[in-house]
Amino acid sequence: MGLNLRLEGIKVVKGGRQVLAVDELYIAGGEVWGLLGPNGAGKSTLLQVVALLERPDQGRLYFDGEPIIWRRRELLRLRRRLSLVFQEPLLLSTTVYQNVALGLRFRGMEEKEISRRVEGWLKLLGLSHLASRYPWELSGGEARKVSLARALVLEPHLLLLDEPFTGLDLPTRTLFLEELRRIVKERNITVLFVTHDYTELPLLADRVVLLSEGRILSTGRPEDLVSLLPGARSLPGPGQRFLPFVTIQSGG
Ligand SMILES: Nc1ncnc2c1ncn2[C@@H]1O[C@H](COP(=O)(O)OP(=O)(O)OP(=O)(O)O)[C@@H](O)[C@H]1O
Repeated sequence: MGLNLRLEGIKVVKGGRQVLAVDELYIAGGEVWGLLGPNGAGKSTLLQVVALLERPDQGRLYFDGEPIIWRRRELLRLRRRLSLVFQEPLLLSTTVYQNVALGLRFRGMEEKEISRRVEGWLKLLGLSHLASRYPWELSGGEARKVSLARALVLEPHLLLLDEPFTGLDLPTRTLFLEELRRIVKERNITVLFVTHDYTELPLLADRVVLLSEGRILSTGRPEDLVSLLPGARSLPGPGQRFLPFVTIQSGG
């Protein structure tokens, strides 16, 4: 079941400066949200808060309506409901199979169940033929898929992705996004993914949140956000980047 998320009055200060100030954000279970904004907007910080890796200086975060209590034991329990995928695949120097199995081993799962799950996910992501390869024998796109398999094998209720598609060529990225959308929708997984690239949004996201200087400028459907781009009548074409935020009006 997709986890629903609520942020209320979340503030994060770093180096004496407020880098995140989210008054309110609600993400319903099973929805896919894109988090868009320029460098330094606070996207990764927001993701780290939601991943329970960074405690905000102020405000409340709720999982399925329950306020998060920032105690170690509680956090460990709740982190089992989510998976985080970083921009760099960060694979260990072992086979693809072992990389994907690792999280399940940590959870003390039986070997038989581990192999059932790992093989199932490798197959679903078209990675079965790479099971005995090492990370240095993979292309960038394959390594990213392995990283995604490692997150999905844990069967999270919330999937958090920090620019996992950057650097992939356009056809690979398009296929990857479409495949990912099918998988998360079939399993009703809530997703929040960070991107710089506007063209990724219509392929994956139900909703988008625009962040700038730590604040939410707007939220809406990918197609509705086009109206915030002066002069733009349609989504930018493949490879085109989002316009600078200074030209966007807030609200909407
Ligand atoms: N440890 C730190 N100390 C001080 N400031 C920090 C620290 N970490 C991040 N920041 C600042 O916090 C702000 C938000 O950073 P964050 O990484 O969340 O942005 P981002 O939107 O993910 O950026 P990018 O797209 O470049 O990855 C930035 O201005 C950054 O310089």
